[in-house]
Amino acid sequence: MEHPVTVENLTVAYHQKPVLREVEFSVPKGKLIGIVGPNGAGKSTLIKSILGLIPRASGEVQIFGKPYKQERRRIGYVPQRESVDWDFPTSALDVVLMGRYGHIGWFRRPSSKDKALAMSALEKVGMADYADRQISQLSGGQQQRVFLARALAQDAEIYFMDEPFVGVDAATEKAIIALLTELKHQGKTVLVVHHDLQTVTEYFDWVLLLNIRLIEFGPTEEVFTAENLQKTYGGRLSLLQESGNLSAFKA
Ligand SMILES: Nc1ncnc2c1ncn2[C@@H]1O[C@H](COP(=O)(O)OP(=O)(O)OP(=O)(O)O)[C@@H](O)[C@H]1O
Repeated sequence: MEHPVTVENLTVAYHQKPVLREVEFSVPKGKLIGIVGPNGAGKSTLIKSILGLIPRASGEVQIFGKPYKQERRRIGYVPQRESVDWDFPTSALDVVLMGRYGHIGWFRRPSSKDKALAMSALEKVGMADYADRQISQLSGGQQQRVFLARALAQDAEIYFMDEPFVGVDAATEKAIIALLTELKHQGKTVLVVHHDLQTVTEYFDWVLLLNIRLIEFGPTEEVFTAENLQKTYGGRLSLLQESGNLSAFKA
């Protein structure tokens, strides 16, 4: 089987303190995968280290069996909303066009085809009317949609999304999950950092449970069990149960 992402023995440390330890997994193609674990489990760190945005203490990452640098164009990334400088003076359309630079090169002007692709991506996320608006003047949920449009315009084969549902309303969340499902049906592989345990079984085919170490990785119906959640969240699980975040979960 073809593996879009393979991670071997990955350890990442900040100031000598490991925040990911000996993580190993191999992602199957064409799945929608949830990355789940408590705050500070290393979920964002996992994505950033796969993308080479932060250094690894040890480990190997392969994209379709090759080093990341050779295959980076095949990857789309939607970062956490808080990590982006929204004051940067640029329009929504320009942000989406940045997704095309892997195809057109940084120093060439985007063609009318690139612009049409960018506009159609904005249309898909319901943001075509805001194409000329400065991104600083969009709401949080609208900004999130523009970033999603950028990833769509990139036409990647693997997508990493860091909490795409934070700060969006219920209708937008459903629209985003419908888009991600469409990408999956096109044979693309989508990995999503996700916090709402109630929707995990509904949204994701596979789940990666993480708490510094990889707890489990596999099909949701096999992996998303009470026992594995206990291993992942430890004492915090009872808090989640009390808050109702696990009410939909069948043990
Ligand atoms: N730039 C940094 N410098 C030092 N420590 C960091 C840095 N970024 C993250 N950390 C630490 O690394 C650990 C993992 O952080 P990370 O953001 O990957 O967790 P997460 O699972 O994505 O958390 P959350 O669910 O809260 O977003 C945390 O303990 C965090 O405090």
